[in-house]
Amino acid sequence: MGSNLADPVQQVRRAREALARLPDTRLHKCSHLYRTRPVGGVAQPDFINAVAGIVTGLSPEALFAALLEIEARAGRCRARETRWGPRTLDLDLLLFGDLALRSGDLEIPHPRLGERAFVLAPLAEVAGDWLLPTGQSVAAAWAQCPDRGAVERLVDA
Ligand SMILES: Nc1ncnc2c1ncn2[C@@H]1O[C@H](COP(=O)(O)OP(=O)(O)OP(=O)(O)O)[C@@H](O)[C@H]1O
Ligand SMILES: Nc1nc2c(c(=O)[nH]1)N=C(CO)CN2
Repeated sequence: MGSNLADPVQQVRRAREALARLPDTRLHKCSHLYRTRPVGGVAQPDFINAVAGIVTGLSPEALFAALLEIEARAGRCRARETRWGPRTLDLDLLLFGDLALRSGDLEIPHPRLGERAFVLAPLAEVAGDWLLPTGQSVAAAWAQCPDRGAVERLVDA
């Protein structure tokens, strides 16, 4: 989950609640919230990022459609956006068990998952043992991440 517009902490908290309300789905484990420096070369406010681990009976496609719906309800308008620009709410589907999938507009694991401190820090809390395509665990990738200074864990969020 990521947000850097319109009260980002609240956006992420509300997104977490929306995930918990999805049909046939429960929250398993949530990371802390992190304040993170923007990645991608666009001048914009810091982001709030977090990762939620869920248990769901939904298919990957149905879950992805539900994520897009939650983004839209948060006021996100994809048509007005620039790549790697500011977002009211961005919900990426990082992992789905051990599934590897590439179909149309959905790729799992998320292709840029292992490169990003703003993903690795919260993901290490939820799925530290998960092995990246490189064979390295998420926890190890986070421990060796050159951008550790770009993310700050918020204490009570
Ligand atoms: N696992 C995934 N989770 C989220 N989006 C995905 C995934 N796989 C493919 N996509 C596609 O990526 C496209 C860009 O999504 P989005 O606008 O959220 O990207 P972004 O946040 O700017 O950049 P990034 O994809 O690098 O996080 C979407 O059209 C979406 O269909
Ligand atoms: N730190 C951080 N940077 C970003 C993020 C994000 O969630 N966190 N999302 C982006 C949208 O593509 C672009 N840059």
